[in-house]
Amino acid sequence: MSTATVQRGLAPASILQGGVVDSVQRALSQLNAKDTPIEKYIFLSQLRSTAKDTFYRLLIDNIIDICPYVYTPTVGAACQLYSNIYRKPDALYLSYQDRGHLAEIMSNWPQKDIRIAVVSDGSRILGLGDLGIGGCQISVGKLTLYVGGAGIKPEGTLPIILDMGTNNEALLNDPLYLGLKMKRVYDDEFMDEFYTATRTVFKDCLIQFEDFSSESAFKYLDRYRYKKNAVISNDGTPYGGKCFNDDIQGTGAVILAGFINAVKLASAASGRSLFDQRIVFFGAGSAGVGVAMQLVEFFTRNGFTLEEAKQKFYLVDSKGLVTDDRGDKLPEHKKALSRKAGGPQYRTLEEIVENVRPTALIGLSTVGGAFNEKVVRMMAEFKTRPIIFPLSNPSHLSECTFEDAIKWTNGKVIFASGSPFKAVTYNSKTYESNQGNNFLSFPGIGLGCILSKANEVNDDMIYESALALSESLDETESATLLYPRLHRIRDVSATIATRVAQAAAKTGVAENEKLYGMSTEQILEYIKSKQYNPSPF
Ligand SMILES: NC(=O)C1=CN([C@@H]2O[C@H](COP(=O)(O)OP(=O)(O)OC[C@H]3O[C@@H](n4cnc5c(N)ncnc54)[C@H](O)[C@@H]3O)[C@@H](O)[C@H]2O)C=CC1
Ligand SMILES: CC(=O)C(=O)O
Ligand SMILES: [Mg+2]
Repeated sequence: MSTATVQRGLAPASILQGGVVDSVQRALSQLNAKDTPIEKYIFLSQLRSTAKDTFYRLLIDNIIDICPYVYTPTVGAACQLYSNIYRKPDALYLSYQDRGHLAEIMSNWPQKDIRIAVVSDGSRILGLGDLGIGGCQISVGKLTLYVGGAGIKPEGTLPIILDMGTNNEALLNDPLYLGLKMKRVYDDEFMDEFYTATRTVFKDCLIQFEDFSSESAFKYLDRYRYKKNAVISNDGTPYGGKCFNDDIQGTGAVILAGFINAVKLASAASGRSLFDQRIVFFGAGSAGVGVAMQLVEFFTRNGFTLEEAKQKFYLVDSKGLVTDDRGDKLPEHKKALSRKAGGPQYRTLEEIVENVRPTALIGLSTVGGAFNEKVVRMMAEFKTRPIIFPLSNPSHLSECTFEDAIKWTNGKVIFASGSPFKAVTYNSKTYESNQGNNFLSFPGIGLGCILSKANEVNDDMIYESALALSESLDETESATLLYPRLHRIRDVSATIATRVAQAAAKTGVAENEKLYGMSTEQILEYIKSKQYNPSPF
């Protein structure tokens, strides 16, 4: 009996005989028929779980249009509504009540050859705060982009949510909330158990930490990132390395890439150089400090001493300019870039912009609209081409919109936002926006780590990923944009992955012996040959 005969009755004949075009076009038309972003999100989630090749073909071929429905801004609403829109599990759920048994539970997961896990504890989801286990949709969304944007095989990805309770009162009082109804616990032993269990059960797995509240984000990155700091598991095996924090390092890389290109554009207009930069960071959490530290590294690798580099940075948090003598106890992550005692104690952003006259204003504050008309107009008054990056997510928390930034600067702004904004036409000229989001960097970082079998994700690898991204613009992009257009993300991710793999080899952390004798072109070709390329039906 032929295969076609066997399959008869399982689907209409046109599907059995049909090609890629049919299933993808049908899915696209169904998607377009959904009215609201959250309905589109639900539709796409179901498509991913029932017809994965169709879903990923659809995503890859329409990434600019579909990304906002699987990622920011819609994923934010999906995390908030998770317990209401829940259909079936799509992430590994590890509860605090299951401590002592995490490895056993992980071994129940049907896929065994996991290469990348994205884990969140739900404590700081985008700029939306503590969303408890709703945060699992962030892990799912990031991995969807790993598959669509880097070509990692879906079977090798694992979204994880750690349920350590929640401090979100609305969730605790919601009868539909699916997570543990208890106040959040902060427990290093539980995290150690999670980390060692993952290392034990999924030996080749890279762990990406995502959307942990700042103190935990810095603490656990520091605790697990290096092999030399290894945690000792119950059987005495040291497990360290093979992890990175996306909000600190992925964001650092993507914004460094955008900053390098922004300074080029600004310098072409004003003649100012790196030397003239003064950068205000509005928001000093994991993302703000992560990006600032990555930029500091750029300055120190380009001829500045650490002290000279630090002088260029002004961190601002909810209490104003971060200084050594402000009168409050600074958390560890703010200390490195806190301004020295004896200087001015500015409280408001207006005051800071007026007095510092920054070349660049970077928002990672979660405060929508904070870059108001007065602030943005001042930036344009002081600088020929002000660099303004409102990077908070999702869209309604962006520190300003693209349209306002263009209008208030008369088109002079060099702009990047965390969530997408459409092109704007102003005074008969159309301006294309830039999305400065770590989704341009983490897929390439992860792919490079996986294929080089890196046992650590070190600073050189992250730094090289930023340079690779900044150099990846083609001639149609580099005159006006800061980043490559999104439809090229798979190629760009392969290029980033190549540089990451080379940095891993150079620093001796790549365990894939093959890489050591290969040229750049050969590594790129090898990486591209490994990319998942879905062909439904
Ligand atoms: N574009 C991108 O790729 C990324 C964007 N983000 C976004 O960045 C934002 C911040 O993330 P985290 O740093 O992890 O959060 P966080 O909560 O650790 O930090 C927020 C910071 O903003 C400050 N802040 C809050 N209200 C303020 C106010 N009224 N005035 C001045 N400062 C204020 C806080 O003091 C804190 O320093 C989130 O919206 C997140 O979605 C985060 C990672 C990547
Ligand atoms: C993009 C991202 O990682 C965030 O907003 O947290
Ligand atoms: Mg994040």
